[in-house]
Amino acid sequence: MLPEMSRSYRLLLSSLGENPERQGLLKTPERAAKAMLFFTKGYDQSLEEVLNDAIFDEDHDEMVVVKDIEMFSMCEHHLVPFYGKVSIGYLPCGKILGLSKLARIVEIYSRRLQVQERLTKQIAVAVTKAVQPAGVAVVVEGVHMCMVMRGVQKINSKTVTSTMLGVFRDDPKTREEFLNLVHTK
Ligand SMILES: Nc1nc2c(ncn2[C@@H]2O[C@H](COP(=O)(O)OP(=O)(O)OP(=O)(O)O)[C@@H](O)[C@H]2O)c(=O)[nH]1
Ligand SMILES: [Zn+2]
Repeated sequence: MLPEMSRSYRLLLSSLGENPERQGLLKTPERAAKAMLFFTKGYDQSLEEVLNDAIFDEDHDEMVVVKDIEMFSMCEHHLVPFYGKVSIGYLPCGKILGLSKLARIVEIYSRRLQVQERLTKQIAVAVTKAVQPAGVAVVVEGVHMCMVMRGVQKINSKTVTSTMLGVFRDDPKTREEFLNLVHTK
């Protein structure tokens, strides 16, 4: 993939009117291709391999929340970054997940071309698949460079999306508890 992508970036440099042969740009196509492959490395990861069996039987039926997980993704409409933070809560039902795996799930789905709504849902569905909890809640707060550096140029705008599944959808008290935990500093 790297050689083909490098050739594309070389063409892009020429299209910009740049000289891809000048010293500073000689290695840029390959560097840019490597960077793009890093930004989209989630395509090569599967939920199963990332979970690595870090699922434990545990009789814990209180909410688990990991909040403010940093996220960097790529807007599929403009191929520019959006970034922010993700908070995940779930109510275990006999099984708990290794804590780092919640952040790894964020990596799988953020490191690819995305829209924030789909990212939010995919994270929630993955946690459901992993531990079949009584419910999952995901809140994503994102800054979209396509709205900051170009387009409407609203530098302070933030986009908030959420997915609530199971008890978080059905029971307002559970949802409220999660949102309170997410919003306390
Ligand atoms: N729903 C959603 N929209 C997004 C996301 N990222 C970017 N967009 C929007 O995708 C839309 C694409 O709209 P178009 O009118 O086709 O493209 P555009 O002319 O570049 O739009 P502007 O950004 O308004 O200049 C824009 O409204 C973007 O704000 C996202 O994660 N979710
Ligand atoms: Zn965009």
